Amino acid sequence: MADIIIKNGYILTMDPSADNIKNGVVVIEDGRITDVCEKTEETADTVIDAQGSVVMPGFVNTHTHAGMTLFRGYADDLALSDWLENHIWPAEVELTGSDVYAGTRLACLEMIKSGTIAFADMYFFMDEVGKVVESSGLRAALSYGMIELWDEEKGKRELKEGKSFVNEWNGKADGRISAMYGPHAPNTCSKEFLMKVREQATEDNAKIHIHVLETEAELNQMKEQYGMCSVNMLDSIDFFGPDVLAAHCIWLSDGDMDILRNNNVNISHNPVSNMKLASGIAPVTKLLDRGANVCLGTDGCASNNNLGMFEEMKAAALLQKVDTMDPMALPARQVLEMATVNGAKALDINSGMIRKGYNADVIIVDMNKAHLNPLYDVPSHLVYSAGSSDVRTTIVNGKVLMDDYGVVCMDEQKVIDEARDAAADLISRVDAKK
Ligand SMILES: C[C@H]1O[C@@H](n2cnc3c(O)ncnc32)[C@H](O)[C@@H]1O
Ligand SMILES: [Zn+2]
Repeated sequence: MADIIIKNGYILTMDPSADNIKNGVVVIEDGRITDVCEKTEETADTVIDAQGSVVMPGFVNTHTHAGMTLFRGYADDLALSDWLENHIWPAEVELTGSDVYAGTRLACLEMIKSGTIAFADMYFFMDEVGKVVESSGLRAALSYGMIELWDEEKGKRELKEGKSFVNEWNGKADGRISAMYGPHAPNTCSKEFLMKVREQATEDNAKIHIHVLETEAELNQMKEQYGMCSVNMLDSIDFFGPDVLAAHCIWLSDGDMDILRNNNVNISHNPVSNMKLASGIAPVTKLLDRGANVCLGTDGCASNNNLGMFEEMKAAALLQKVDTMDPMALPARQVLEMATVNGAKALDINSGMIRKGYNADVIIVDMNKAHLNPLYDVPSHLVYSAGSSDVRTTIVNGKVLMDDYGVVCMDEQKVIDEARDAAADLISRVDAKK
């Protein structure tokens, strides 16, 4: 007997080797998809009727700072350097572990409700983040954000903290959690520090999550400091590889794109944050045309201001069209791949497709809504018309985390109340320091 059978749904497999099924069945056992077919004789403990819905792989949010939900709407409409240096960093000085715990719980709740099954996080108090991920049921690639600022002693402390997090958390929660090294960016960490991080990550067989060329200011700073851009500097120290997840990658030359592609670097595109902070437009279509693995991320809630991947997909598609002045650029199907298949590849998880043997990381999207009818093309609706609140059911590792709009893995109201209280307390401490 199987654990879960999902029947009567439109199965959007995202599997290049398998067709979608108009009225199909997905069978789940021991956390894995064991069958994807038109009909089954199998029985299961739980049978989900997905009539009028799309059954698809859940989203992979490849760049966020989950605990920053506490700063949602805190410092809007500012340029990145002003936003970060004069507002966010001074506020983050006041953060406690319990703040990050409350903020990350709120983030996980929001992600479960909006169909995200895995996320890559870079933040502080990462043990608290690990605990939240473990209890939430989600998957995550977590990294402690190391900001060295050319201070050798600080660098040693940061690397020690990053390493102890990797050693403690990599592979935890039955493999749902992987731990990465998180050097913040090439303009906040020295070349020498980044070399040490690269060496340590290789030694520990851990991946690396880093911001790269998010702003023109970073590009200029790097040129002044090293006579080359971030990508060339990182390449000169053999930093890149398929184990690197580089967020943003906006200010790239053609040569930089070749370097990223040739080194199989995973690129997390964050269009909403990039538009909000006016950081620029990443050359996504050029990267994809070169065969680079480009996935999608929301960035933190202080620069987005939510964690919804539907909105991110639509923004990605529209932004490339207007940037290239080509309405055919980044079509719906390709954006869906970025949000599912490519994200799973970046985090090295066996998810992102509805395929036999893959992780049972599945969402059910309710299409019986005014804004989703009539329905000619499923990818089109998912990218251009659907929203976070259309997700009915979220399943991760074969466990139902949200069942027909009801979150079952946490007390929704309690999570909201505790995050609101933590945020109010945090901001009053921040204000008292002003
Ligand atoms: C981990 C640190 O990273 C900071 N952060 C959040 N969003 C961004 C961004 O878009 N670019 C650079 N740094 C960012 C976060 O506040 C933490 O300090
Ligand atoms: Zn970021």
